[in-house]
Amino acid sequence: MTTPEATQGTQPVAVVCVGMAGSGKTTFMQRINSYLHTQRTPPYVINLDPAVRNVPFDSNIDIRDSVNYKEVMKSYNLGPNGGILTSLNLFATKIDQILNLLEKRTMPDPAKPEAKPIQNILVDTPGQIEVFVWSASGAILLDSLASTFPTVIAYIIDTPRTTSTSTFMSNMLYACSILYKTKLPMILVFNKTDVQDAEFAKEWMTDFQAFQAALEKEQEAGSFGGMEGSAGGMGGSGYMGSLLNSMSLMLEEFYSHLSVVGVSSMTGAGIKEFFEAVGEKAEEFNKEYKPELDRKRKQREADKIANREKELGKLMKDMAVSGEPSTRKAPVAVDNDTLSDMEDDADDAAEDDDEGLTSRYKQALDETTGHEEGSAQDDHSFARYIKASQMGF
Ligand SMILES: Nc1nc2c(ncn2[C@@H]2O[C@H](COP(=O)(O)OP(=O)(O)OP(=O)(O)O)[C@@H](O)[C@H]2O)c(=O)[nH]1
Ligand SMILES: [Mg+2]
Repeated sequence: MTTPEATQGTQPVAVVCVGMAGSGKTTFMQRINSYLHTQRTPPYVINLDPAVRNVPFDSNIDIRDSVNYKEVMKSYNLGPNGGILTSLNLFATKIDQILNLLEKRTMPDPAKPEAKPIQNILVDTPGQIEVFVWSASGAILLDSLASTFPTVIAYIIDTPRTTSTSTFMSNMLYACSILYKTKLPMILVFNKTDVQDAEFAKEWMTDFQAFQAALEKEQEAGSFGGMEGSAGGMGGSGYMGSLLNSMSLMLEEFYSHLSVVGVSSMTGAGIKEFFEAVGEKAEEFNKEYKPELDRKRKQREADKIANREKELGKLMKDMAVSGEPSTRKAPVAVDNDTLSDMEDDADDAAEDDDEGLTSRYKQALDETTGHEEGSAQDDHSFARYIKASQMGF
């Protein structure tokens, strides 16, 4: 088996902890942070939960240092979730600075050859999972991280609360939707194994019969609606059981792409296995996800250029700049010098004007759409938007 250092080499891996409220993300972060310290590979730690009171670990970047969540709620007249979302939006405006910092910290420092560069970046997220996973700023933060480092999602699950087939299935579907949304490699972390062993979950994920048996048992105990259809060869009139059966078949494909580990953030059990999984997923990221991310980024860039050309064409057509001189000149504000130049040599000037105007529009469109690559461009325009809306805050 490999160690975190051996598998990750010099390229740092970003581990983003997401999970339902109270699943143990922060405690897990504390545990993996202290584990890495004992391995003498201290991580770079980022807290993105603006509403947390006490962070039980030293964080290098804390959203609470730059955004005051309570003030945001007051100033914008928001509820708790809106407050978290807005705080995250405001924080996303600083993503460039954060990436710069991260890049600096993860590069070997020639002035200090004895200092090891950072090998792991750990990110804690707000308890309201949807605020992070489904928001524009969450996507920007994740995209930016993933465009710079191999990035792995650690989906933390409250194991003792996932022992019934229905809560288990809900949790799996949620994890599946996050995988679909983030398109990043994912590790399912069954936490709190000191209270409830995670073997049942591993079995349900690998053995369809075992899940069916559990369903049947719950049905018999009266904790579930009846079973219908032939899925389990059982009778009954309810549709829930048959729905769960079909979903578990559908999820088989999803399960095959996941790493699963059982951990206890309390006792530290399973943390070594977690980092082995991180190593595997980081390799997978570089092999499978990165080329896809690069391809998409290039495609976006190409689309943007094509779109710009199209818009430019439309604009020129609308303004009829390449049509008759009389209709062409009307909507364009020109000064007297330009006018007299045009009078000197009408034909030449018409051509020059067309070109000059085209290049001016091109430039204007460039300025509005930006020159930056891929999602970085979105970050900048988003940052400008946030900054503008932040004025006076
Ligand atoms: N027994 C046990 N309790 C745990 C474990 N991990 C976390 N807890 C407890 O679960 C509760 C929630 O833990 P947090 O780490 O605050 O969970 P969180 O996901 O960060 O919560 P939010 O940020 O509010 O969503 C706390 O009372 C922890 O002590 C574990 O491995 N075993
Ligand atoms: Mg937390």
